[in-house]
Amino acid sequence: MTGPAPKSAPRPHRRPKKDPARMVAFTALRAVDERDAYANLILPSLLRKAEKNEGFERRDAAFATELVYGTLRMRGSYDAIIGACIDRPLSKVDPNVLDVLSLGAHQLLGTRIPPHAAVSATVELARVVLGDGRAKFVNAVMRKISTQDLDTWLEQVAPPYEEDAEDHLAVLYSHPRWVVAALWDSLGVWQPQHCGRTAVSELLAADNERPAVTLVARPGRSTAAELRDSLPAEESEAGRWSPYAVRLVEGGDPAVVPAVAENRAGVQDEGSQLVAAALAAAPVEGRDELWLDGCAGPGGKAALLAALAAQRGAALVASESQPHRAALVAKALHGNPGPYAVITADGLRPAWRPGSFDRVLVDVPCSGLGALRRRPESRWRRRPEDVANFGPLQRGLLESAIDATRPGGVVGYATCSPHLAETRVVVQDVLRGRSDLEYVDARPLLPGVPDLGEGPDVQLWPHLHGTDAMYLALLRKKS
Ligand SMILES: C[S@@+](CC[C@H](N)C(=O)[O-])C[C@H]1O[C@@H](n2cnc3c(N)ncnc32)[C@H](O)[C@@H]1O
Repeated sequence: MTGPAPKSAPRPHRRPKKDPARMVAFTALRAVDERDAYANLILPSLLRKAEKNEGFERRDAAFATELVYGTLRMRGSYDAIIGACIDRPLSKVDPNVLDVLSLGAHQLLGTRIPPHAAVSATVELARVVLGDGRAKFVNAVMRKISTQDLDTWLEQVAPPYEEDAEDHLAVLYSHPRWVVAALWDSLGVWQPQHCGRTAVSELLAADNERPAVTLVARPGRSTAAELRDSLPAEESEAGRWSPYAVRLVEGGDPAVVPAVAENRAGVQDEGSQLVAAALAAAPVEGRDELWLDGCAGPGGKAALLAALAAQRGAALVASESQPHRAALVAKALHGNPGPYAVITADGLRPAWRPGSFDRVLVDVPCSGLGALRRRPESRWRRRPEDVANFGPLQRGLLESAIDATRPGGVVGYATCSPHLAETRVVVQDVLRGRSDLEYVDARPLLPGVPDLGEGPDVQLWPHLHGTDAMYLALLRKKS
C-alpha cells in the first residue's frame, strides 16, 4: 500500500551571494539620493575601501563606476520604464527598492550583460539589501523589463514627439523637461541653422556620453608632445582645439604621466583650456603685468593662466571665496615658474583697489548645465529657480571684475552653462548699465574652432566641440 506522497522537503535557505561591485554601486546611489552626495566624490572613497577590504581590482572598480554613472545619467528614462512595469506611482516605491531596480534596469538596457545574469545579479542584490520578500517584487519587475530592449521601451513610454516634443526628448535622453527646454532655447539662439530635432537630440545624447579625460600641458612647464610621449601610443590622441590638450583614450591613466604627478600638467576639459587661453590672447592696450582670476577654485583655469602669465613675465592673483577651494587653487598653482598669489576673498567685496589688473577672469558659479556629462546626478538635483538665484551673484561678480580692470584691460566672463539667463543675458544686463565697456570678438581668439555662433561672445557645445558647454564673453574697458 502506498501512503500519501511525502511533502516535498522545504528548500534549504541559501544565503544570498554578495557581489562587491554591485554593493558599492548601490551604496553610492543611496548616498547620492539620501545625503545629496556627489557621485564623483563619494565613489572614489567607496572604491578605496572596497579595494582594501574586498580585494577589489581595477576591473571591479571600472564596473562599479559604470553602474553608478550610467544609472544616474539614464535615471529619467529608467524611471519611466520601471513606472510602466509596476501598478503604483514611483513616488510610492521605497527609494531603496527603486535604486535596486534602476541599477538592474541599467544592466538590462544599458550594458552588454546577458539578461539572465542582469536579472539574477539584481535579485541577489535585492536579497542582500532588501530581504527575500522585496526581492520577489524586484524579480517580477526585472523579468518584465527584460522582455524588451531600450529603444522598444522608450518608444512605448515616451509621449509622441508630435504631441509633446520636449517631454518626448526628456524621456528618450533622460533629462528633466525644463533642462531640455533651456538647452533647446539656447541652441536656437547660438545655432539657428542647426537647432531642430536632430541637433537637440545630438546635444542631449552627448550629455549622456562619458567625456574623455583630457590633460593640459601647462605651457613653459610641459608640452602636449611630452605628455603623449609618456603614454603608450594607443592611449592618447592630440587635443582637438587646444594646443595644450592631450585626450586620453579609453584606459589611459593620468596618474602614470610624470608631468601630472609633478603638477606641470593637469586634467582639464578642453573648453576650460580654450577659455583661459582666449583671455590670455585678447589684446590689451599698454601694460600687461598683473592678471586676476576672481573665482579661481578649484584652480584649473588659474593654473593655465598662471603658466601663460609666467611666460610673459606677468603675475597672477587667484582669488576664491571658499577657504577649502582656495587650498585647492594653491595646490594647482604649486611650482608655477612665475609670480602668483592665492587669496581667500569675496569677489563682491574686493581685496584690491579698482583698476588694478590688466586681465581679469570671472568664471562664475552657475547651474553647471554645461557639465552634465561629468556630474551625472546634477541634472536631477538642479531646479529652474537655481538659475534665477545665481543671477544677482553672477551680475555682481562681473561688475566687480570690471571695476578691478584698468582702462584698456580686458575682462572675461565665463560660465560652465549654456543657459541664456546665465550667459549672454547677464553680460547684456551689465553692459546696459555701464558706458565704459566694449565687446572684444572672442571668436578669433579660439583659432580653428568652428560653430562658435555670430559673436562677439562664444558658446561651446558637447555635441559640436566635444567639450563642456562653456560660455565666454570678452569685454574691454575703454581707455
Ligand atoms: C565655476 S567655479 C570656478 C572654476 C575655476 N575657474 C576653475 O577653472 O577651476 C566658481 C568658483 O567661484 C567661487 N565663488 C562663489 N562665490 C564667490 C564670491 N562671492 N567671490 C569669489 N568666489 C566665489 C566658488 O566657490 C567656486 O569655486
